[in-house]
Amino acid sequence: MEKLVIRGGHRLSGEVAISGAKNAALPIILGAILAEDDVIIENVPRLQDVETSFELLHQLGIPHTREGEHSYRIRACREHGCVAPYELVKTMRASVLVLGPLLTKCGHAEVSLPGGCAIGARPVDLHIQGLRQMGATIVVENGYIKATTNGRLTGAHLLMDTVSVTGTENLMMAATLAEGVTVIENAAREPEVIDLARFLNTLGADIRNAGTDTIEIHGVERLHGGRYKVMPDRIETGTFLVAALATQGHVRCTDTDPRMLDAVLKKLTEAGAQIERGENWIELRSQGRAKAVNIVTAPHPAFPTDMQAQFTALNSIASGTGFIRETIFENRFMHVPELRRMGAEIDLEGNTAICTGVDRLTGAQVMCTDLRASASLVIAGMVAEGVTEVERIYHIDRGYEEIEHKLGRLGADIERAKMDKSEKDEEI
Ligand SMILES: CC(=O)N[C@H]1[C@@H](OP(=O)(O)OP(=O)(O)OC[C@H]2O[C@@H](n3ccc(=O)[nH]c3=O)[C@H](O)[C@@H]2O)O[C@H](CO)[C@@H](O)[C@@H]1O
Ligand SMILES: C=C(OP(=O)(O)O)C(=O)O
Repeated sequence: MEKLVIRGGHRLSGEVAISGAKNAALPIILGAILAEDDVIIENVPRLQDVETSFELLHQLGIPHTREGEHSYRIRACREHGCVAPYELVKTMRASVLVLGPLLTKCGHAEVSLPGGCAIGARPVDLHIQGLRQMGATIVVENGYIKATTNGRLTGAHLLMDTVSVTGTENLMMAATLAEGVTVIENAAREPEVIDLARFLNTLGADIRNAGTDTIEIHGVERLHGGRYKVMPDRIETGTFLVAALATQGHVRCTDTDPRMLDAVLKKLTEAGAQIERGENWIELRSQGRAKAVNIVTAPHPAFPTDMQAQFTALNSIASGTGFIRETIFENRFMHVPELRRMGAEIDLEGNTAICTGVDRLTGAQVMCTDLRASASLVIAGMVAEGVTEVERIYHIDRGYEEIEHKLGRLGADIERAKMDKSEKDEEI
């Protein structure tokens, strides 16, 4: 077990290169199942979830080789396994994204139900409902989704009750090899959905209007190989920008795309930051202590839930009072008790956190509960007086590439350390 040890009080300053997006890389890697020839994927972030995705492909009998620091060749093949086991799916919810590709390509798939997780129940009923409408027979038994189809799936008109990112992605992938046209209405408009559609179209799929709420997929008979570069990570970008503002610093994020971050940049400006942007960079200059802002999370293009925890940390040390309303996940305030341990004044009322900014936070031992909660604790630790020890950082390693090195190069005093024996014993 490892922890991050942070000595707070340093302003972040300098330039940081943004990695490829986790939430685009995962569906793209798993979507490579659909291809019948080799696929080369570039700008893949070095993350635990990426390792898990490749391990999942490996277990299915689909090998890969690393071609460079961030690029991989997936040796896709016609014949392979179609079971995604619990041991892997339980560690990464995105594993459910093998369901659509396996079913449409092989006519059969068995995928462990991902189960609940810290931020909410996160059911996959919409994925299952959509595949059934496309002609699949699906039973859920022994903890697995067992899906079969008699011949090809057939195109259908799918109306999603709720906007779901991976639901849209799973159904979009299933529809690429279905017979006829599939229309997904009330589809997710997240940039990662567009990136997946672009990737699949590079392999010969015919997906239209991704990025709008009505996606049209014209089924084709097969997908060939190809080469694709994953989009930059907008959430990693946003996290570094919040960290820069919280520490009253001056940071330029390069290798990113400001067009995907409108809602976040708007709130950073409202919080008092001066923002400049270019084609593929964003620079944030703090103008002093941040002002607390009000935030309501909602599907893209509104404010992303994956940036909520970081803004909760920012509001904690800002001037004034701001509320954070979480409308996507029912249990995404696990960082609040930990921030309180550092001196934050946050009241929770249902799905709303009301933050009254304090003059100073103090270092403490805190515990990560999920990926973005971890990021908020790291930000708070960099602002706090004294030493903060962030435990259970396996959560942060799921989604941030070399976070301590990137922050260290910007001037943070942060290091990864092994937990000692007595600390290990306390782990639940
Ligand atoms: C790997 C990946 O891309 N993860 C992202 C994805 O997660 P993920 O795709 O799992 O999140 P969804 O967009 O599906 O979830 C949105 C809401 O829909 C509900 N729901 C979803 C599916 C379903 O079948 N039934 C149902 O009720 C969920 O419980 C949640 O309340 O989008 C989330 C919302 O932007 C982000 O926080 C995650 O980082
Ligand atoms: C919730 C997230 O990821 P996942 O859907 O993989 O759990 C996230 O990236 O913040």
